[in-house]
Amino acid sequence: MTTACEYKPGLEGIPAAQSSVSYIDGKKGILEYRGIPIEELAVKSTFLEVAYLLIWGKLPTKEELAAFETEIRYHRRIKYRIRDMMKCFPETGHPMDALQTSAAALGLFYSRRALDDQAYIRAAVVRLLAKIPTMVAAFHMMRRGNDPIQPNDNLDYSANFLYMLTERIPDPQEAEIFDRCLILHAEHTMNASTFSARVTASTLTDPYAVIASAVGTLAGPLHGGANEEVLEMLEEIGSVDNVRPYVEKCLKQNPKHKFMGFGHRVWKVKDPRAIMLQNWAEELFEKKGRDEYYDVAIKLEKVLVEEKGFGERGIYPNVDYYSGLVYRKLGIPNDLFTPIFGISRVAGWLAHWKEQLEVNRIYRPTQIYTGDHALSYIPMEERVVSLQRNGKN
Ligand SMILES: CC(=O)SCCNC(=O)CCNC(=O)[C@H](O)C(C)(C)COP(=O)(O)OP(=O)(O)OC[C@H]1O[C@@H](n2cnc3c(N)ncnc32)[C@H](O)[C@@H]1OP(=O)(O)O
Ligand SMILES: O=C([O-])CC(=O)C(=O)O
Repeated sequence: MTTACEYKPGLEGIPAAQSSVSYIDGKKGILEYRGIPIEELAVKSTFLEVAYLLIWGKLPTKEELAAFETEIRYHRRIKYRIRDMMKCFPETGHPMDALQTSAAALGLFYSRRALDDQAYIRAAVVRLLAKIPTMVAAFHMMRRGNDPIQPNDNLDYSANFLYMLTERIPDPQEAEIFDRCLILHAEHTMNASTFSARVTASTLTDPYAVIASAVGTLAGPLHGGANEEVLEMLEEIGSVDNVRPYVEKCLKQNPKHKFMGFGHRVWKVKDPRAIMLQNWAEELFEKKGRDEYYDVAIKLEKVLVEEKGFGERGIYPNVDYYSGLVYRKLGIPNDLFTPIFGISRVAGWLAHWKEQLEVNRIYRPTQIYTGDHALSYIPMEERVVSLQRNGKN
């Protein structure tokens, strides 16, 4: 049955699920995972502990966490056939496309769709969290003509990922800051990729398809892909002196120009994650030297928020604005920023996958039809462009 209802572009303000995974108050600057403020988790927890919290809904005991970490360590390696498949990917392809393809390919090896079997669910969670970082690093090495670096069993989750990417054991500060970045990106209520994951999950397909759908959604520049575009924008601006001329040029060409890394459907104050990322960038700069684009980013924020009135309109830096500046200091190339976001958000997607299965009903919204009715079929020889729509004149 169809009923008259108001159409909200982008489903703004429409609840798409009941969820206890995370909570945001976009005016007060609050983000909580399972009720715990993100600021606390970022400094007291680890990414794998947070993944456990999100997916199983409670903080693990010491033994539970140790068992989870061991399982993940054990499953980090990827099958030779997946590596061989990835070797055939074009080296110029974007790592997000490589990630989406390889995440989907895991389903070729592990899919059973035993969605009522808790052991299957746990195995899928472990495999996805364990193998996705390995696949991101492997593609990066292979596109440069090198063999992938095997996971190092002596290293924790984040240190191991940085090692597989750079062939260098990171110092503890680097590994810790990277791990905190993963915590910040792990979950964010009903964002586009999580919605995509839940829609896909609701068909009762396998978890690898769920994650592949979500990766594809995250890749777009309006979502996770913005972190890479921010760096491109800062590089294009080039210097602090060019910030104002750049802003003026963009707004003259298009008064509604979208500056990457600014604005958010939910945050109407500066995203608390952007504040933390900015602090951690500064922490890294103290030891490793300042990034030339950091000052450009600060000036751009000031010009847009204070001088161009973005602040009054609730348009502030989002999570994607400062993350790339942290990753650059860790020696990570721009086009891996979004795959790294994906490595982290897998935790949130899996939590929503599990939650969706617990209360599942297939997603099948409606639409407001705006087309024609009962048109006659026009034979090919009678068609001209102007006749195609109504078939009458
Ligand atoms: C992990 C993440 O996904 S975080 C978001 C990452 N994406 C980006 O950084 C891309 C840039 N930002 C954007 O495109 C948007 O702010 C989005 C996609 C994040 C949110 O989009 P929506 O909630 O649909 O907001 P919408 O695009 O309608 O913007 C509302 C108003 O703010 C303005 N606005 C929003 N973002 C920006 C921006 N980055 N630069 C300039 N103006 C902006 C819009 O022009 C619009 O103005 P109007 O009311 O005068 O028409
Ligand atoms: O919530 C959103 O719309 C975007 C998102 O995933 C985030 O900010 O982390």
